[in-house]
Amino acid sequence: MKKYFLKSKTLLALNFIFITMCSASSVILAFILRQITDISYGGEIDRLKSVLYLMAGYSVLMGILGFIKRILRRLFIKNTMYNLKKDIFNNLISRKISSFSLENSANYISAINNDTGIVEQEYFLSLLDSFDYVITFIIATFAIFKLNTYVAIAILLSGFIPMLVPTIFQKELGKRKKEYSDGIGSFTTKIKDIFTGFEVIKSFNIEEKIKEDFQHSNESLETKKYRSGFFESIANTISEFFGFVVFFVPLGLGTYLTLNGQFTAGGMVASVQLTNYIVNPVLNFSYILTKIKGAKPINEKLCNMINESNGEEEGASKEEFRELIQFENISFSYNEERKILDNISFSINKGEKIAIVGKSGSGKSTLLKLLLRYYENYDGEIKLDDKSIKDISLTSLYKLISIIQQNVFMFDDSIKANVALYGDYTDEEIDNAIRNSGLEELLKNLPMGKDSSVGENGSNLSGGEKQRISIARALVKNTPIILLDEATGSLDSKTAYEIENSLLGIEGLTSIVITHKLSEELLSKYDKILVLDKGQIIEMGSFDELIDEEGYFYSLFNVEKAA
Ligand SMILES: Nc1ncnc2c1ncn2[C@@H]1O[C@H](COP(=O)(O)OP(=O)(O)OP(=O)(O)O)[C@@H](O)[C@H]1O
Repeated sequence: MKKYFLKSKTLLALNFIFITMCSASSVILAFILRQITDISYGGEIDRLKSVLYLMAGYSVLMGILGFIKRILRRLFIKNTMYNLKKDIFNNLISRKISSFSLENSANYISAINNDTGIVEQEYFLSLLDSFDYVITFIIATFAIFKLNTYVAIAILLSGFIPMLVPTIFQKELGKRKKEYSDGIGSFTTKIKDIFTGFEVIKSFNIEEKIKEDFQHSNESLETKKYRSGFFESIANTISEFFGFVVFFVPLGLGTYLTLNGQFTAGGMVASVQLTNYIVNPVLNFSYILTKIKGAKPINEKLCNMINESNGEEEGASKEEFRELIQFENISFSYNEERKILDNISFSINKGEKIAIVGKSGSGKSTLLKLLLRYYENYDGEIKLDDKSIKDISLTSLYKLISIIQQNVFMFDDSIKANVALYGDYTDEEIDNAIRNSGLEELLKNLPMGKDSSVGENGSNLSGGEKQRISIARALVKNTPIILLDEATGSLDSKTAYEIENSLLGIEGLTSIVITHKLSEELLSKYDKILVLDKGQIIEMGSFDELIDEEGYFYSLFNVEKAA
């Protein structure tokens, strides 16, 4: 985290300069007080006027310096927080899908919103404050030595006790802060789930249960916050107590010296003022040290997030797909419990159209996910033209392969933007994709056509319309390989047929299509049908071959036909 503190060097240096100027100016106040007191004790009325002018000038100077110091502090924090959030976000957005999905996305939201807020308050601002305190302490110490050596030594000796407090409480406080930060993560996850599932909650009448659930999380988070604050309060109270002790030691000694005639009344007043500038920084410094040390686990959490390798640039680039996709003896499990794919081998020539069929849960989608490198911990090898996909960078892999899925995420933007996905396409390319995905009918009924908004996550569109947008996205990308995962599931039979049929008609396009609709007309157009059961390919061949075999596919097909 230090790296971010030191990044805006010029602003940091300016902050240090103005902090030093403000601290030095504050200490001067003690000497003005000494002068005023001595004038009043000495009855020197003619010197009063010049001291009054001095005080007026001093007030104006302090006002100006204080203002500049505050603005510089805000500018510094603005730059530092911008850099920190940018790095966290950049790492998250460039992660591989497999590594991103390891955590709930609400935890990422919480890290960017809440954890950075904690780091801003407890680390960056505290570091600036600690510099302020150290400088004030040094200048005031120097000044009090000038006034009286005994008083100075007494303050310094007793002044370091409160500094021990943070060391005692650091570990416990850090633990509780981390607990609180993790709590915010779970709380954000809960709220996100509730609002995402709003319709289900309403239609299944489970509001009361959800309210109870929410209150439970709410209470648990507030308790964690209280516990973290409670420990902080104990640490602060102990620091404060020692602060008073420290304050009274030199005060007593100063009075004693004044009574013995070894100190002037003005010197006494000045030393009381200077004691403030020594005791308060020591007190605040110990308090701030507690905060800085307490923020350590959160700093580490964010640094780990930033430094985690996202693997994005692993692998070489591959510009084109020339001839073959090969799955060689692929076995895979999401976890130790169950094998999802079991020794799968097949190949697809460029331009071929492959259909994958099989019962729900047989591993069809998983097969496509492996081709997209969502997971890499499989046995066997998947190759694109003799090159293992693990050796191809994700950026170039996704320039060669696009996927159309059943669940489509929509950005709250126009239809056009959702099709182009911020890519650089001509209007003609976008219009072609819109036509081939069957979106034209929808656009005719919208006054703003393709510039109409789709709403939050496509709330203005039907399930089928969202699927057509997803198909248009893949078409406009114009990759040589397209994967369809149940992509026409929510379309009416006619539209589904038309879209699948038009994809099958694209010359040279290699497509792998997972389908549940066993339509003879469509399936007979595929070069090959893969039949999956319990993670294994149990049959493979053209539609006619599989029907002639009268095996598993034949019975699946007949069940569907009878339905
Ligand atoms: N992320 C995951 N973690 C653990 N298990 C998973 C995960 N994703 C899928 N599975 C399991 O792997 C098995 C195969 O899932 P997959 O989605 O590949 O099946 P499918 O044949 O595409 O099913 P469907 O036709 O219902 O979409 C299922 O039993 C599923 O529960």
